[in-house]
Amino acid sequence: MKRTPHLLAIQSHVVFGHAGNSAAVFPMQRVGVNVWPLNTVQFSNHTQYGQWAGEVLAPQQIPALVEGIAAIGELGNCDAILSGYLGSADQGRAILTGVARIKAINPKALYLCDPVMGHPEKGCIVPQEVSDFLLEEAAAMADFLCPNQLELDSFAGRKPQSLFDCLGMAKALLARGPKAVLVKHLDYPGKLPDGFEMLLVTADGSWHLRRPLLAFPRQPVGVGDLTSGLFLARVLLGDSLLAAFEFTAAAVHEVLLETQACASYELELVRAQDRIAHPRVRFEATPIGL
Ligand SMILES: Nc1ncnc2c1ncn2[C@@H]1O[C@H](COP(=O)(O)OP(=O)(O)O)[C@@H](O)[C@H]1O
Ligand SMILES: Cc1ncc(COP(=O)(O)O)c(C=O)c1O
Ligand SMILES: [Mg+2]
Repeated sequence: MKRTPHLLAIQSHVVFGHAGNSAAVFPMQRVGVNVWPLNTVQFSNHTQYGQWAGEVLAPQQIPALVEGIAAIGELGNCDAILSGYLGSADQGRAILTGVARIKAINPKALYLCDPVMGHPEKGCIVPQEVSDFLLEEAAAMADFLCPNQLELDSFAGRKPQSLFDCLGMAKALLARGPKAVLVKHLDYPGKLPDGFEMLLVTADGSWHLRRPLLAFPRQPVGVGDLTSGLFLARVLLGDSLLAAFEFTAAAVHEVLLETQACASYELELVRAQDRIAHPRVRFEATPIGL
C-alpha cells in the first residue's frame, strides 16, 4: 500500500472563515495528505475584515513544537514543509531553522514558501519586517516559491511590462535557489480582462495557464493559500510539477464556482470538497519560452 505523505503546514489560523491553514488544511487532507498544522497566529478572522482579535505565536514555540515531534521519533516522517502568513520576521527565522532540522533528518523533504507580503489596499496586513525577511532570507531556502504578482514585483524590484517580462522575473527567482516558481496570479499590461492567469517556471520548462475570471462583489480571501497548499499536496502525492499545477488550477476554480454560487464572501470549502478531490473542469497549461 502506498504511504500517505506528511506535510507540516506553518501559517495562520482563523477561528471564523478561511485563510492560511484555515483555507489549506482541509483541502490538503481531502486530496489525501496527512497535515500537521502549526499556526503562526490565531486570529478571530482574516485581516481583510479590517478588524480582528487574537495573538501571534511566540517564535520560540516553533522550534519547541518541531523538537516535540522529533522527541516522539516522528520528525523523519515529514515529507514537506509549507510556510505562509507569518506574524513576525522572528517566526520566519524559526521556520527556516525547522526546515534545516527536518532536511537534516530527511534530505528529500521539500520546502514550499508562500511569501505572503500583504496588500495594504486590499486590507491584507503583514508587518514590513516579514516582507524583508521573505525577500532576503526565505527565498534562498525554498524548493518552491509561490508569489502572487505583487510579491513577484517585490522580488524583482519593479513592475512587469508584459507576460514575457513576468516570465523573466519568475525565472530570475530560480537563480536564488528554488526548483520551481508558481506565480499564483498574474497582472501585466495587455492581460486579457476576462482571464485569471498563472505561471509555472522550472528549470525544465515554463507553462502559462488561463482560467475564467469570476465576478465577486468582494474578492474572497485565502485563494492563494489554497493554491499553494493544493500544489504541494499533489506534488507529494506523486504528480509532476505540471500535473500538480493543472490540478490546482482546476480545484481552486471549483471552489470559486461553489463560492460564487452561494454568494459567499468566505470560501465554500466544505461544500466544494468533492469538487476539490475530483475537479470537473480541466485547464491545460501551455508551454511558454523566452
Ligand atoms: N478565477 C477567479 N476569478 C476571480 N477572482 C479570482 C479568481 N481566482 C482568484 N481570484 C481572486 O484573485 C485574487 C488573487 O489575489 P492575490 O493577492 O493576487 O493572490 P493571493 O490570493 O495569494 O493573495 C484573490 O482576491 C482571489 O479571490
Ligand atoms: C490571517 C491571514 N492569513 C492569510 C492571508 C492570506 O490570504 P491569501 O491566500 O488571500 O493571500 C490573509 C489575508 O488577508 C490573512 O489575513
Ligand atoms: Mg497570498
